[in-house]
Amino acid sequence: MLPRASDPIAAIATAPGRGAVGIVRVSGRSVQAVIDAVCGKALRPREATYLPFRAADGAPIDHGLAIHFPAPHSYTGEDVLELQAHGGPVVLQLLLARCLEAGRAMQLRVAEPGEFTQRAFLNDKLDLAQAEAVADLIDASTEAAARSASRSLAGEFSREIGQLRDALIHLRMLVEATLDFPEEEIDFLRKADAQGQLDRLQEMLAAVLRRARQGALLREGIKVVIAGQPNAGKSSLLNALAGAELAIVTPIPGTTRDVVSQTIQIEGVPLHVVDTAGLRESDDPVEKIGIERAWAQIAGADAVLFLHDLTRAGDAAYEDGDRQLLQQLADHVPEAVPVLSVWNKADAATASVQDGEVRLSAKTGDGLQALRARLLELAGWQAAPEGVYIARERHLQALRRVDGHLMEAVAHLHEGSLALDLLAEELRLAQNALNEITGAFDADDLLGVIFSSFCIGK
Ligand SMILES: Nc1nc2c(c(=O)[nH]1)N(C=O)[C@@H](CNc1ccc(C(=O)N[C@@H](CCC(=O)O)C(=O)O)cc1)CN2
Ligand SMILES: Nc1nc2c(ncn2[C@@H]2O[C@H](COP(=O)(O)OP(=O)(O)OP(=O)(O)O)[C@@H](O)[C@H]2O)c(=O)[nH]1
Ligand SMILES: [Mg+2]
Repeated sequence: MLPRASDPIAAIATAPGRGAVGIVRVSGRSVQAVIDAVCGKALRPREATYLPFRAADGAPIDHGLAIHFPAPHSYTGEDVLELQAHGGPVVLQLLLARCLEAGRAMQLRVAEPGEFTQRAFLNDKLDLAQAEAVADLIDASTEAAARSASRSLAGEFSREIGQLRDALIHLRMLVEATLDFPEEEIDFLRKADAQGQLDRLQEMLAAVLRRARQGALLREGIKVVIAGQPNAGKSSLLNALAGAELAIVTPIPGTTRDVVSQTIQIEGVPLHVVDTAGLRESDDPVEKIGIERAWAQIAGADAVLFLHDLTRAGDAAYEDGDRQLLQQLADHVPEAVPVLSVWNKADAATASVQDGEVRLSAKTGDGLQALRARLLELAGWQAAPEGVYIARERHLQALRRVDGHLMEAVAHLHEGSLALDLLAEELRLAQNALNEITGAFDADDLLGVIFSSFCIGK
């Protein structure tokens, strides 16, 4: 549970550590007492004033800019005071402590993570999808992810959800009205083209779901695990994809023991690439642990790159090892997870590979571009011409539930008059699922989960 949403809160709003400027923010019903004590003079609304921030004994803690955002015209919708000081951790701690002291009479306390944004949500400055976009913008790991988070924050995702909701409400009103005139209901629905309205709703939903899926991909990325026999060049491939010498490469089979991972991006899609120990029977206790870890990584992969050494193609013992590994992989990898065969060391061999397999050289970089394209394809990325907005798994689940209810609704419509109340109920459930996305409902537990994952002071 989140703490009470009415007491005044304060926090350091800028990242921990040293910076040119650091900000302490206070939000509550009135921040006047803190202004009087710390700034020592009246502040003009929404105007930066340079002044000394005073300790209780009048000595300056720092000189900086103070801004008062009188309620409701602030980030949180409450009365907000912002103190922009020099960005040292000790200065900011002193300043925060001074604000808490000055606000003791009104029980000013340190904010929980996400609490400023939670208030913005509670005071209707942002809806839930926008509030989540604030965190996603801060956490974005690529430019494309940041741009799409910014679009969600500006309300583009919410607007499309709103359009779906409007169309749904229109249809619901029609169905509810029909329920009151049982004798003519079917005719009535036919004339109003209920079927056509449902079709259009499903089309709109499919388009939103497509874009949201792309957005979720930009947010989460996918985990790609490189696996294979020792010495195939797994570590070399990780290094080539990352463009840095991250993992140790030697001609000795069994070099890698620890899991080495790096997030790279392809067209803005984050890919978490994981290099693992070569898979083989081993008596070496250290290598055995490495191999166990490799299997654990493989089990959690979104895609597996099964790496082979092309210079050993045709070598019966080697190919036998690969065949056995492929079987083991099938036991560890869920069916939906793609396993892509990649043949490495193409610079040192002439053999060709089968359709659907990738031939490359980690050493020269030949074929890497084709691998990147295949990885994007495996991730399900479609370079979307229209603006993608950031979305979360939570949103996708809600949209899929809407889809399920609409499919039920179509079935009930075909069943005719007996099923009209069931049709009405499915439409109501579909609307509830949509409302969960923008937070037009009150489920405290869900809100707690969402806001508690924010950083402090946000
Ligand atoms: N210094 C500073 N920079 C910041 C923030 C902040 O809190 N402080 N923000 C915090 O995350 C973001 C900006 N978000 C903000 C959102 C709304 C308002 C605001 O004053 N809204 C009023 C007036 C709107 C208007 O004039 O159009 C309102 O909504 O009524 C301020 C900041 C990023 N940069
Ligand atoms: N000619 C050629 N040699 C390569 C290529 N990629 C890797 N090698 C060589 O193959 C050997 C093994 O490379 P690694 O990247 O350490 O192989 P690995 O699969 O990580 O090996 P383990 O960690 O032992 O499982 C090294 O001597 C590399 O220089 C390539 O594309 N071409
Ligand atoms: Mg290695």
